[in-house]
Amino acid sequence: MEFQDIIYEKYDGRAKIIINRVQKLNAFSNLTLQEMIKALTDAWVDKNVGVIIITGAGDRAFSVGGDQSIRAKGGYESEETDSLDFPLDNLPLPNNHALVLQLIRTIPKPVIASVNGYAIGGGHVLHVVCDMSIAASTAKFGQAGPRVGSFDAGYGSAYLARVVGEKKAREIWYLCEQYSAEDALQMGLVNRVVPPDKLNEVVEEICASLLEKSPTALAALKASFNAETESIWGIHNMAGIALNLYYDTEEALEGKNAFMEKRKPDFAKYRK
Ligand SMILES: CC(C)(COP(=O)(O)OP(=O)(O)OC[C@H]1O[C@@H](n2cnc3c(N)ncnc32)[C@H](O)[C@@H]1OP(=O)(O)O)[C@@H](O)C(=O)NCCC(=O)NCCSC(=O)c1cc(O)c2ccccc2c1O
Repeated sequence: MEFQDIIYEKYDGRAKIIINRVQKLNAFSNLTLQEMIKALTDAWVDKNVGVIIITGAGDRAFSVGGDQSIRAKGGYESEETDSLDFPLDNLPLPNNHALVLQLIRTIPKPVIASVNGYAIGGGHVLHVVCDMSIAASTAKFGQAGPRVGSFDAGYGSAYLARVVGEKKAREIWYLCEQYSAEDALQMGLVNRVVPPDKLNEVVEEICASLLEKSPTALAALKASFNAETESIWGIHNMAGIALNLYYDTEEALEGKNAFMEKRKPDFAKYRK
């Protein structure tokens, strides 16, 4: 399979998706997400694959979310994706992001986030919905939405609250601060923190352990863990509609423009 924005590898029972936009700290575009959907679907149906790893290229970032440089009034611009032969190429970015999240949750195989640097915004949500997150000690975690004129009022907030608790989830979203890997471990946001040069090795060991286990037992457990939070998919879809409408507003644009112009946003006039 040929991809432009991701590297997709399969070896020894593993499928590995590497988000490969190093120059943008692995921020994703529509194409990146569509390629991830294609790779995740392939990993789902391939009987040789028992575990999936998601990581970022380079040593600075896992992913920093939506690519702000291609965001305009009305949402994210699409690239030409004909070469991908993809039936969903007209979907807006929040819909593609939602499909990636729901695929990660639905695939009846463990999905491991190997967090090698910044996991920010929609990139943070990607690791939150993975079955396990293993972090380099240099990784940084956080949401950015209210700072840059965006929000994930579905899995990114409601499911995050299940993981770290209501108060912490609200703090993470409202204040848009960054958290260290040790902070993340303490709040139950990641499973393990390891030195950066050991990240790959530890993730490989965890994959080896998972591959020794009964795949049907793992699949049933994953479905069971998902069951209680499955209703969040409904609110996630509603939130996607709200986000697409919000991206059409001057308020949302002020957040994006301020980030790109490296200045503080001025949201004062939008208070209600
Ligand atoms: C990630 C940072 C905290 C890093 O800060 P640092 O100071 O280390 O580095 P710089 O700020 O100088 O960044 C280096 C370089 O990278 C560019 N860059 C960083 N982030 C992005 C980005 N998201 N898109 C494009 N480019 C990015 C930056 O401009 C610099 O370029 P230079 O050319 O100047 O060198 C910090 O960069 C940061 O806070 N980044 C913003 C993160 C962000 O806003 N992410 C998007 C949030 S919204 C989102 O992800 C999102 C997507 C969805 O699809 C959703 C779907 C449904 C619901 C919600 C969604 C959602 O919220």
